[in-house]
Amino acid sequence: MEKIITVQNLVKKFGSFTANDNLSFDVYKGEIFGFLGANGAGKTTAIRILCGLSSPTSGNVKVAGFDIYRETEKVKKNIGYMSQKFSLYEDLTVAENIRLYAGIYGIPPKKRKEKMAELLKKLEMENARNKLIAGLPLGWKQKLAFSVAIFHEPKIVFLDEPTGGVDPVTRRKFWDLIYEAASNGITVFVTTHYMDEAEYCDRVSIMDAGKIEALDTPAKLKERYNAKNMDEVFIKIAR
Ligand SMILES: Nc1ncnc2c1ncn2[C@@H]1O[C@H](COP(=O)(O)OP(=O)(O)OP(=O)(O)O)[C@@H](O)[C@H]1O
Repeated sequence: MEKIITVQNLVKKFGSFTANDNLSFDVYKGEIFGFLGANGAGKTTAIRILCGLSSPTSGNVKVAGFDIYRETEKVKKNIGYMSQKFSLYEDLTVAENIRLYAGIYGIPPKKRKEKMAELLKKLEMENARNKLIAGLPLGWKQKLAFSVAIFHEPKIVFLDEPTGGVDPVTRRKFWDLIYEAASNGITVFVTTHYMDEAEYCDRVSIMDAGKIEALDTPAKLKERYNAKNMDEVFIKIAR
């Protein structure tokens, strides 16, 4: 299997505090990789490094074949990023947000129009194209935020708690979009606090206090920890 992310001995310190304590792992092309851990375990810190938004204290990290120290701009071109906190502009309309992201990602104007029409149709948001983001239900915002994060067809999309705060049905629908992206060859790197979502991942890593304590398929983790579900696995690992 082709590796699309390789992390070797990644350390990130904030002063004397170690937020990422010697992380080593690989992510394979097309995989849905779950990055789990309790609050403060160090997930966001690691994701920011993988996206080229922050420098590690030490370690080797390659994303989409590029070194995150030396080829940060190339990394950024090949990835999409969505977090609960940073996504759409609330005071712009749906269409304006799509246009903005298309511009940022350098999609040619001619292709932009066609892709926007396609996207609005797929999300069943054609009638909402001129509505402000602020007035949309959270589930719609999340679907749109995800869609613009992969609008430029990146190799990898990083999702930091993408489904926070929405109901189980909306979350399940959101995961249909994740599966679709993965089936189109986009590698999905996702953090979540919902253990039903951990079950949807191909492989899952579980962090505790800056370290990766376990990394395997949900089925193997359940077997190893003699657990009925991922909730039990998580509780046994993350104290
Ligand atoms: N800029 C910073 N300066 C100092 N400490 C930081 C900084 N950023 C993060 N930390 C600390 O590093 C630790 C890991 O934080 P991080 O946000 O990576 O955790 P997380 O696993 O993403 O948590 P959550 O699930 O709550 O988002 C926390 O203790 C946090 O306080």
